[in-house]
Amino acid sequence: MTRIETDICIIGAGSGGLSVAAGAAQMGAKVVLLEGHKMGGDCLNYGCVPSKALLAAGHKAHETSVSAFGIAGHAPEADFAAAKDHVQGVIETIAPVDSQDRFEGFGVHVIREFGHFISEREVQAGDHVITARRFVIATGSRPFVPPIPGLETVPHFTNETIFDLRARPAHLIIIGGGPIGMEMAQAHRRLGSEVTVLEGMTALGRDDPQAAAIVLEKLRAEGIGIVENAQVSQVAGTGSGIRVTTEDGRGFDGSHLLVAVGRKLNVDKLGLEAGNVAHTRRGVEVDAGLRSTSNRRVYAVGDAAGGLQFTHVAGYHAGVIIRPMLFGLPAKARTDHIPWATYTDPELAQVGLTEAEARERHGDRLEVARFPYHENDRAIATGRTTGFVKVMVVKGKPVGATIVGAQAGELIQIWALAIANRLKMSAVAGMVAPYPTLGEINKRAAGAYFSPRLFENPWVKRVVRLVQRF
Ligand SMILES: Cc1cc2nc3c(=O)[nH]c(=O)nc-3n(C[C@H](O)[C@H](O)[C@H](O)COP(=O)(O)OP(=O)(O)OC[C@H]3O[C@@H](n4cnc5c(N)ncnc54)[C@H](O)[C@@H]3O)c2cc1C
Ligand SMILES: NC(=O)c1ccc[n+]([C@@H]2O[C@H](COP(=O)([O-])OP(=O)(O)OC[C@H]3O[C@@H](n4cnc5c(N)ncnc54)[C@H](O)[C@@H]3O)[C@@H](O)[C@H]2O)c1
Repeated sequence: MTRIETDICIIGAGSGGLSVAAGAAQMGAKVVLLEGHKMGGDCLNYGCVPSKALLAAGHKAHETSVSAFGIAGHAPEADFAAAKDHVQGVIETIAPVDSQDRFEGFGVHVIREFGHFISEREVQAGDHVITARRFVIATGSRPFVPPIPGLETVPHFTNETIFDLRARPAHLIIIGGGPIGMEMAQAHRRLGSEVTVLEGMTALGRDDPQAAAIVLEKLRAEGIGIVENAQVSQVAGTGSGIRVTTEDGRGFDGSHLLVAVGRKLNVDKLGLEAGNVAHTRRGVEVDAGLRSTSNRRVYAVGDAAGGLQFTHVAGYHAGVIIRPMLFGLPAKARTDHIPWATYTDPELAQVGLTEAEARERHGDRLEVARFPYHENDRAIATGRTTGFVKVMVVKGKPVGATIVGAQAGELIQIWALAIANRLKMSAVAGMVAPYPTLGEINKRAAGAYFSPRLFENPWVKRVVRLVQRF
């Protein structure tokens, strides 16, 4: 057994752990980084990166098939295995950024073993016992596979295996209509599969319903079957495929099955009892600074911290904990300014409060400013007129924004900036945006907030009439 003493021991080399390691080591801390599986974690290997790469292949197929602007579309010859080569190629291109070599170059001691606490200040990983001043739990999550009768005997995919499938599924049934289910549904449909999504409640149910409805309408128009209120209660193999049955007795037949019903946090095999780290099924119990409430040497970041499950959140968490760990400065994690996007076509993006949340929290003080894509000149010129932006405003400041439409994930960023820095609507309205860009949609939404104040205000008219006399 080798004993190692270090300043910081990070468990997990995914989005969160790597961000902590890179920052801490480059600022002079001694860092040990444990990774039991693949460097880069979920995002690089089974999550964001492969899903966006597969969506890009689907997008190309779709664009090829559409007739527009005087250019005739034609049926694409989609080579499914080649699309998967593209997915692997993208992973391999990005992988060096997350690699053991790169982190060793920063001076990080990388150990390729799973770690678990053996005491409040010791973690064991293979033959190593690491004693550290501080520990960071960055162990992420894995697909939750629910105990649906039959599922244990019927072959099925999760996000950890679907990207290895090289033969196009004839009919993919997806259990779960969250972001994973919807992104994978559109990618597969556009690459030539029949797709049925079975959602127990409401598809894209965490998002604004008006915005989600626009995405669902487009997906259905592309031929994806989306069945809501369809809680799957049984799965069985048929001679040639699978049959999925819902609680109300409806049956759905397909050739392949993808389970996308949420995540299970990787905290169960961490020896958290031995480490005196309080936790629940929802993650490590942390205070506002992401520090364990029971063992003050321990921090948690990313999915393991039990909040929003996004790569940029894991990266943000890393920045939050580096302040106290390296400089002894206080820091608190905010959630009100965190954006997210679902990369279907059209994209769906949110930051801060949805309209319903803002109404509940702020009541009559809430004003909602809107602007539709179909009044934006660039959207008209490029045929991307579906969608809208709406901004939830309280006392002149945005508290949330929803965008559905082309490049919503890019367009939401200005509202993320505004909310993070508590800017007023006037900051966005006063910005000069290049013409013609989709980004003008945001400026026009801010303008829509001020329009009634300027154009329907009798005082403004009186002042203008008065000034005109001189
Ligand atoms: C299909 C899919 C698509 C997604 N798309 C997006 C997207 O577009 N945008 C976005 O922001 N987010 C997306 N996400 C979410 C994103 O991938 C996660 O939120 C993010 O990866 C979380 O980072 P993390 O560092 O907490 O965990 P992870 O990236 O999961 O990393 C945890 C690492 O810890 C390792 N580990 C676990 N236990 C131990 C142990 N005991 N010892 C040592 N190592 C251990 C694991 O092997 C893993 O490498 C997607 C997720 C999925 C599944
Ligand atoms: N673009 C992105 O940023 C992106 C993309 C994919 C995933 N993610 C992250 O990964 C997380 C997990 O995504 P997800 O889609 O797996 O989970 P999710 O929890 O968002 O959605 C799962 C859906 O499955 C449904 N469900 C559960 N059990 C069911 C059953 N038996 N039958 C039918 N439906 C059932 C739920 O009602 C829910 O709507 C997301 O919350 C998100 O944080 C992000």
